[in-house]
Amino acid sequence: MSASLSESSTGSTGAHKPYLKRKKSSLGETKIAILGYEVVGKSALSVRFLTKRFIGEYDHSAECKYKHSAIVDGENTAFEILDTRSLSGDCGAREDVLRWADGFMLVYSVVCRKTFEVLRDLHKKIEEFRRGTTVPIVIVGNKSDLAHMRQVTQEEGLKLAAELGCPFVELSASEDVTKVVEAFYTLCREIIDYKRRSRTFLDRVFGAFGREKPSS
Ligand SMILES: Nc1nc2c(ncn2[C@@H]2O[C@H](COP(=O)(O)OP(=O)(O)OP(=O)(O)O)[C@@H](O)[C@H]2O)c(=O)[nH]1
Repeated sequence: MSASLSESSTGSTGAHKPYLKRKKSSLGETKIAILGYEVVGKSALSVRFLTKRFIGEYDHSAECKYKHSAIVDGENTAFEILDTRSLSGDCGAREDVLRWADGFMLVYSVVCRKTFEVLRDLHKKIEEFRRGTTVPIVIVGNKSDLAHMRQVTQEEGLKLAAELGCPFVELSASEDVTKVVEAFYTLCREIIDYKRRSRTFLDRVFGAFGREKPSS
């Protein structure tokens, strides 16, 4: 398993210019954007997955893109992970991000109800942008270690995820690396399934036209 933190490209800190190009990824490549309100733990989750460490404080001024490779279900998988920065409550959902990613991790903090409440609109924005297609998404409730400050119950998280048709993981980036890995792998599996289904569909629709007729 290897992680590269060197490729942390950043958009400008102020107004973000679109800098992410949509390039179709292969089955073994997985492009994940981490979206969510300010301070929910987006950076903590990415860094925990990449390095297995919880650092505590992160640079909030920059958006970072990381590369990482791991074996998921026996297959070598190249992850690209975009740790977005939420500006003016946009949860990092800029157009270039929505176009670029294969799948999205929608993160809220269980100690802040507002961060949970924005997720329904965020989900709608993604689906509308991707023209009503089912986009691979995982919902993550972070900071479960802060039980005494909890404002969102696990049942509420499960209910929202069921309503939106997404897998759900509640975890603590600071205390549970296994669940953090599980959340990323779950999204990776959703993305691979989605790509396989799209290919099968395209094969059915266009396959016959693409094939040469056998010569008689
Ligand atoms: N107790 C606890 N604190 C956490 C956890 N995850 C993140 N934090 C803390 O929450 C704060 C925000 O974490 P970040 O990872 O910077 O959050 P972010 O969503 O990337 O923040 P922005 O980039 O500003 O939107 C930091 O002080 C982290 O140490 C967690 O699981 N438990």
